[in-house]
Amino acid sequence: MGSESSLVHVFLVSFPAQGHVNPLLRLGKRLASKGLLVTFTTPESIGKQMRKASNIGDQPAPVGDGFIRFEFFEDGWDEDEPRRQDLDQYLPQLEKVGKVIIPEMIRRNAEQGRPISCLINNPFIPWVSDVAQSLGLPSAMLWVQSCACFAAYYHYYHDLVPFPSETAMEIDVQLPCMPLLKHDEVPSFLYPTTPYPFLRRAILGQYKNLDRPFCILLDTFQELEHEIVEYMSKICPIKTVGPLFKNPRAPNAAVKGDFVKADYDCIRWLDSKPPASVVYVSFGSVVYLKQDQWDEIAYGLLNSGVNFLWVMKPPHKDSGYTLLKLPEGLLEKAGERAKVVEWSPQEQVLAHPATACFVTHCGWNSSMEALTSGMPVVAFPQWGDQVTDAKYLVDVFKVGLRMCRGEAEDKLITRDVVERCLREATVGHKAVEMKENALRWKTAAEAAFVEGGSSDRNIHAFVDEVRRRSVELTASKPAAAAEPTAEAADANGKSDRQDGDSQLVVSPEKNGLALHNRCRKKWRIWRLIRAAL
Ligand SMILES: O=c1cc(-c2ccc(O)cc2)oc2cc(O[C@@H]3O[C@H](CO)[C@@H](O)[C@H](O)[C@H]3O)cc(O)c12
Ligand SMILES: O=c1ccn([C@@H]2O[C@H](COP(=O)(O)OP(=O)(O)O)[C@@H](O)[C@H]2O)c(=O)[nH]1
Repeated sequence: MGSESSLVHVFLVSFPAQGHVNPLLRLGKRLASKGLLVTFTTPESIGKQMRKASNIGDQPAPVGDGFIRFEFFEDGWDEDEPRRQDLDQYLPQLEKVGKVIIPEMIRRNAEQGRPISCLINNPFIPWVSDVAQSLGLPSAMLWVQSCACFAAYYHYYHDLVPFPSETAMEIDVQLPCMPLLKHDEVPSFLYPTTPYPFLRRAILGQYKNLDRPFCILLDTFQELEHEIVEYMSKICPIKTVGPLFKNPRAPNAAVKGDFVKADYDCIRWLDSKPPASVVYVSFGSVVYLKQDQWDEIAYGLLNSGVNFLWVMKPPHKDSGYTLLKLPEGLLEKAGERAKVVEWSPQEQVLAHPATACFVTHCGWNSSMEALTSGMPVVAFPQWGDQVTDAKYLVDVFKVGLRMCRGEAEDKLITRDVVERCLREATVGHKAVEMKENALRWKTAAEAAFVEGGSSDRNIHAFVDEVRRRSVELTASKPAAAAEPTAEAADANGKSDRQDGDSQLVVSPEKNGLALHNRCRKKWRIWRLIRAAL
């Protein structure tokens, strides 16, 4: 392991949502473990929560052969600004501030001897690749949903196949290399009637900039989405690098990105339960159900006789949702059979032998975590990619049962249905079959992330490419990272796309690390001279 300042440095910018931070931070740890210096940044509003909940220190944390460190930035709004919950207002604010502040952070890092070689962002903040381009830096993007959803949005954005529209609401959608999607299995932000047009705009925003990143990383694995990965990789420079939450070189659980402190009592509670006897229930970080649906799930759990661990997080104070309550006396009736927490250490819960199945909203992170843990699911999708993920979990990966089709159906799932699903998922031949399939995916996922597996090779190739571009960058333009161009200072990023490579490629030399280190030395000398002048 080199000293922190001699390593190639990548800068990760995350949209401040739990489902975005988790995969990008996990990617950061994978890259660090391969010997890079990684700086992770997101707005301070979330930084504050992460520091409190997740033990994030001021010093770079060693991960495998490299390091990860954190820098948070002010998004220009007061700490308790309610407009953060309104993406149509918050996204433009983030872009305005970020286009000024990110170049400043990059410049400061260069001045402190940590010049940056690559920027990586996740969806909702596509302007990060404009910033990279204006600084003459390469950029990459981590897509945080499945490859199938990436393909669905791609075909929608480019109008390549018919999607449900106002005049034909209920048409099925046939995308290449994918199963036929019923109208309500298409990512729901694309429905003409979606109540979340702001999420459609946010997610599709990335497609306008899709030619900027030199690589699009996906938290999935080749074997899981084989055909569609193959198909899309002919169109876009995608690389599958998942499951990112597994890091064979550095199982360093100390660096985590939880916004809320995970309650480890539930692991001790699981320890006290027999194998495969507990149903784990969680709807992720954003979905919030209605009280009548909550009551039905509660009675379904109670009446089915299973043990259950239920994540009940309070809603964000500005979300407009009211606190969900459990029916009076339900917990007393359930006694030792029930455990409720505000936030769980989900990776550990899914890996625990006492956990039998997972009632999930089918967010992509939760889906990947379940598949990789060999955990059958009961799908309770609500919106967005969740409805497509549910289709795949149930009909393609065959690890789950469907409890509902999504929020658009507007149907109350009654306690009898809940009870029946839970029984089916935990005992009998269907349960056995789903568990066997889930365990097969666990094995396939392990084969992908271990050293030499498909995802590991892709990470490795990506790191090599970042190193190669870093060498070219340092050789061609030592000042590039330190001095943003006028465009960047202008912070509009309105320059037309130029071929990033033509700016960067000067030296045809391909000799990775040694050359890079020579360049680093040159860079340091150059900095000293500049400081002296
Ligand atoms: O701040 C947010 C607010 C909302 C939201 C706000 C008000 C609503 O009535 C519904 C949703 O959704 C969000 C969705 C987000 O990410 C999206 O969340 C889905 C649900 O898990 C994931 O599946 C996707 O991958 C992911 O992009 C991130 C947010 O910060 C928000
Ligand atoms: O009690 C919980 C609930 C969720 N998660 C984590 O939060 C993330 C949720 O992401 P997902 O894509 O599943 O859903 P979202 O929150 O974006 O809707 C996953 O990594 C989960 O492991 C967790 O650690 N504890």
